[in-house]
Amino acid sequence: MALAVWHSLLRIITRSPVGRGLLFSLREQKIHMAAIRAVVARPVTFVTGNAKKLEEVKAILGQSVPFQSLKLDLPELQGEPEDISKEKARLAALQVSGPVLVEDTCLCFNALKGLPGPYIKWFLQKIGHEGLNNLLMAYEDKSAYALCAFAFSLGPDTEPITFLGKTPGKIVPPRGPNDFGWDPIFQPDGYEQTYAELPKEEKNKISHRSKALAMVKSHFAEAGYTFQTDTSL
Ligand SMILES: O=P(O)(O)OP(=O)(O)OP(=O)(O)OC[C@H]1O[C@@H](n2cnc3c(O)ncnc32)[C@H](O)[C@@H]1O
Ligand SMILES: [Mg+2]
Repeated sequence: MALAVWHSLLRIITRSPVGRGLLFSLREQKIHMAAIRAVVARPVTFVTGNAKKLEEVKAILGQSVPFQSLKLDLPELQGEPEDISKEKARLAALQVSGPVLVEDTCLCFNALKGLPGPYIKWFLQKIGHEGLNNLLMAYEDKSAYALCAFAFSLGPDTEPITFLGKTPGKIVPPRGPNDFGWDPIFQPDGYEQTYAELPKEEKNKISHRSKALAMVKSHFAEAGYTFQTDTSL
C-alpha cells in the first residue's frame, strides 16, 4: 500500500514541471556541495605579515584546523573591522587561488568612541605606548576592548565569512615584556596583569583572538570540510 502511494507520488513529481524543477535543483545542489568539498580539499592558508599573530593562531588552533601560513602584508581598506577583514580575505584568496584565513585586529578606546580601532597599528607605530596612554589623559574612562575579526574564504569566487572575538579591559601605563604590539598597555577585565604580563597560555585562553578562533573551529567542525595538508597538489 505504502509502496503504491510512493510510486504514484514519484509519477506526479517526475511528470509535473514543478516536480522536475525540484528534482533538478536538488541535483544541482548535490553537484554544488561536491564542488565545495573539492575546492576545500586543499590546505587552508593563513595569510599574515605578523609573526606574533601566527604564533598565537598556531598555539590556539593546534591540530583542530590544519593550515599552512603565508607571510604577506596585505593592503587594508579603511572602514569597519568586519569589512576590512573581508576585503583582506578577498585579496588573499586571489593571491593564493584557494581557501584562506586572515584576521584584522583592533584596539578600541570607549572614551574615543572606538578609535583608534583598526588604525591601532599606525597609532602604535607613530606615538607608541606612552602616546596611546596620553590620548586618554583628558578622560576618566580608560576602558577599552580588543577586537579580532577573522575572515575565511573558500576561494577567489566565494564571499568571505567573518568571526568576531572581543575582550574588554582598560588602558594602563606599559607593564611586561614588549614583544607583541600593544600587549603591555592592555589589562583585561578581571586581571591584575596586562596581556604582556600574563603567561602566553593564559592570554590565549581569554584573548579576543582565542574567542574568534573558537567560532572558526566550530564552523569548520560543523561544515565538515576535509582539508588536504599535502601542498604538492
Ligand atoms: O598582516 P596582518 O595580519 O594585517 O598583521 P598586522 O601586524 O598588519 O596586524 P593588523 O593589521 O591587524 O594591525 C593590528 C595591530 O595590532 C597589533 N596586534 C595584533 N594583535 C595583537 C595582540 O593580540 N596583542 C597586541 N598587539 C596586537 C599588531 O602588531 C598591529 O600593530
Ligand atoms: Mg595589517
